Amino acid sequence: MVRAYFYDNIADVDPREPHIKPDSADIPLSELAKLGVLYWRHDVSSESAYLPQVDAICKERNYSSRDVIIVSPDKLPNYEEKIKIFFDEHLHEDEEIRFILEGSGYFDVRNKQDEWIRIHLDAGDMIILPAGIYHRFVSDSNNYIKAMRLFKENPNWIALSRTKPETEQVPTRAEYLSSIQDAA
Ligand SMILES: CSCCC(=O)/C(O)=C/O
Ligand SMILES: [Fe+2]
Repeated sequence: MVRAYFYDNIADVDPREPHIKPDSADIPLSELAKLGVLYWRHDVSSESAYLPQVDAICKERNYSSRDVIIVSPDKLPNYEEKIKIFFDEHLHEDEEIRFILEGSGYFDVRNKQDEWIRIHLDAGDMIILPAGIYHRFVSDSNNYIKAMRLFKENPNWIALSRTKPETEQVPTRAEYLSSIQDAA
């Protein structure tokens, strides 16, 4: 079940640990929605339980293809290289949809104050990170997550690292900031 909270920013602790900021309340889904982060929960007990809902979301948002990724040391080719890319703070020019089929892990997103919000997802959770939001992904201490990824016909979801100054200049970033500006 999803849980969102402020990240404690303690650098010398493994990022796969929970990193819950002490004395801070959990963050409701309504606050995530103000950042453009959308969430659904589906029944993953069988394909027939969730596929109609996934199909409906694909139709509504023009997603034409999908695949499944397993992030675990023994299943993901080039594991070390990939997890570094996932955990490097980045944005995409398309939204990122992930539907967790098995296991669990953390998506961290930046809020308006540029603080990290950590979102813990497990099987049944589906999330959309809007185009232009800075984020990163890391497994939790179980080191296993299986997720469905949904794509538009010509997806543009190259990870643009925040460490590169030009990333801040992509039009998608300005569009994203403007889209969340009025959300109280
Ligand atoms: C559990 S999906 C792996 C992370 C990922 O696909 C991504 O793009 C993170 O930003
Ligand atoms: Fe990403």
